[in-house]
Amino acid sequence: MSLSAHRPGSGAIHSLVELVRRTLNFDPLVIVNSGLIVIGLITSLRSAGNVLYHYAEKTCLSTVHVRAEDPLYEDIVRWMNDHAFRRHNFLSVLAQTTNSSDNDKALTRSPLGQLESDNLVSYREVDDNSFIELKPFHGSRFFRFKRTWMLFSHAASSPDSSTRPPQVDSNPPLKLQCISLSLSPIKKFLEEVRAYGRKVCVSSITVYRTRPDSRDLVRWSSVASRPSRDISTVILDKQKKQTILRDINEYLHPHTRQWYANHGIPYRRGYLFSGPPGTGKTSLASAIAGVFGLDIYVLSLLDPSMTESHFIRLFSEVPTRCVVLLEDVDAAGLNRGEVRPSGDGTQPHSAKTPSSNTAVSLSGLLNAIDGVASHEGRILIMTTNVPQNLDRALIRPGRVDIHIRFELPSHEELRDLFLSIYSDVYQNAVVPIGDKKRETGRLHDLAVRFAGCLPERRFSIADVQGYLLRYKRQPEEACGNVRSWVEDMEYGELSS
Ligand SMILES: Nc1ncnc2c1ncn2[C@@H]1O[C@H](COP(=O)(O)OP(=O)(O)OP(=O)(O)O)[C@@H](O)[C@H]1O
Repeated sequence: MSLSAHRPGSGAIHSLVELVRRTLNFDPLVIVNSGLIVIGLITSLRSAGNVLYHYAEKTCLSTVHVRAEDPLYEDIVRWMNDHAFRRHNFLSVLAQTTNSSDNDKALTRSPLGQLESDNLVSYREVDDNSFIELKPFHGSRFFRFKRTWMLFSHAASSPDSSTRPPQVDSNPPLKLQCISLSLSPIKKFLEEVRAYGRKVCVSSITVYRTRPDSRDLVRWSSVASRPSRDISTVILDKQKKQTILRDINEYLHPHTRQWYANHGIPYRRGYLFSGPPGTGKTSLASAIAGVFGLDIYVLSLLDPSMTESHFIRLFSEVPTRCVVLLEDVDAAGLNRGEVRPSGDGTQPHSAKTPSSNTAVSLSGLLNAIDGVASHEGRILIMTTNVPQNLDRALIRPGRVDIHIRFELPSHEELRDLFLSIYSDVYQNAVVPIGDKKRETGRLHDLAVRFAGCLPERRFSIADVQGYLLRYKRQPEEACGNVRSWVEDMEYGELSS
């Protein structure tokens, strides 16, 4: 019995090889063998390259990693797109639809902008005008910065990135490398990148919110970079506005930081904005961020994915200078009833009660605000609709230094709102200067009449703004119909 194995199909291969040899007059095995040698060579060169790269990385390559949630990340991507990637021709890129505000400006200049609001317009064509950006997204690129060659690497987040597109929602970290025994070339590069980012975004603020990443870890993520809100558009008693602006201005001054250090006081400042919904608490926080050129980090205790340890970590991750907006602190269930004084009576503890809809306890919140991990230099703004429900420990000086009470608007504030909404109605009209003055005077009279038709301290600014938005360009109609709106609102309240 023969022991030689006879593999099925080997006879067919043999006959095929014979056929090719006879008809084409050359041996196909030579090509197959050469191909195998080339593949082997490439594989060994690649693994030799990898070994060399890892060796160089340990000995003479300086490397910096930047996490996706760090503000530097956006700055680097922006800089790379505007400088290093401009001259390259990439074949694999990320396509991104950008709805820039410039586009909207262009729209108002176009014939569409002239149309009366009664005409119906299909926006399919208009949307097509939003421009498409093609951005290099992942991969490694060499670029030159001040005579130093650097390597920018941006891995795709999915493991088999060759077959699946990169997951844009969970950006992996960036890596910057250069041949140097010190980190200073990359440091200089990062400084340049940050300065560039500041120059480009001088009149806009970036809003960061929390978002769970692919591993369910809650992280900061920039949700919008938008033009900052002009503080003059926030309607609030002049004195209150001045008080908070002056206080923050003084706090941010470098001398003040030194003063705090000299006196051994933690360099922190907290503000509480309280008042009914829709009275401008969030609007003022975002306008303050704009005035002082700070980014804004918004935290909500009601975020279902927020745990106490996430909350404390997120607090410690904000940059030194920024506005941290902690919204609706009352809704966290952190009221007096839930607080148990500790043994020494100094540090209160709160238990999570069944009514509490957050995983963050009062002691966790206090810990985040002024624990060792909490950054000095940031501005904390807490907002609440029911300040009387807040625990004393949360609002004691050092945690809340200034309390701004927002109220439902007075006649004067309603008049200011009307003027602010219609300020540009006559400005764009082509009329002689004398007529313009007359129109402005008329607008002022209308504003006074409008405010007089509304009861004081009855509706929120958000309510009244909602009504005025029905008449964006018709101040007369807004004024004429306001009484019936008030009746509807009051009747609605009575019947509900
Ligand atoms: N004082 C105000 N000045 C200018 N606009 C205001 C003011 N109050 C409210 N608005 C407008 O009403 C809307 C809601 O305002 P905002 O979110 O600032 O209110 P809020 O007090 O933070 O409300 P909430 O307590 O519900 O969070 C926004 O569109 C804002 O422009």
